[in-house]
Amino acid sequence: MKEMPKTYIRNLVSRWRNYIQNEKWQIIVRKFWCLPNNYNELKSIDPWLYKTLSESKLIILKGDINYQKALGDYNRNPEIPLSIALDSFHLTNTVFVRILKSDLICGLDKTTAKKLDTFIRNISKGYLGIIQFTDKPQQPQCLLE
Ligand SMILES: O=P(O)(O)OC[C@@]1(O)O[C@H](CO)[C@@H](O)[C@@H]1O
Repeated sequence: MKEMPKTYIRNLVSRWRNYIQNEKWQIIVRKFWCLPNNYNELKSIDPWLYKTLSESKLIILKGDINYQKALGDYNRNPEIPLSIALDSFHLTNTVFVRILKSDLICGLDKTTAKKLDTFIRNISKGYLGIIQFTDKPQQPQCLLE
């Protein structure tokens, strides 16, 4: 982002502000975000939030801790697709914006996953950032119709 021309950033920020003002984007303040529970417990702890997120077109989650909670804090094989690692928290299209502070990560291709040892050495320094997207899971098809 440092390399990007400032006007580009300014335009981007103003577009995002408009999304919030026009309620295209909504920031949801909820007690659940600060609880120690993983996101697979969301449905039972805060059914309203679960329903609201499920009905959204896109969820944008920021921060390393949210990534950890969404993956159930399991350090899985980094090549496992994010959609599978998310398990019961894959409610809709989801974007994670994160500076890595923990070594858990999924959804990497083979080549990137092989470089993981080098990455991990840099994690605690906060040098690595990642934006990951996973699209809405397919509805199960009814085969009996
Ligand atoms: O990227 P940031 O905003 O500096 O930190 C994000 C964050 O989720 O990462 C840490 C957990 O790994 C938390 O202490 C913190 O809230």
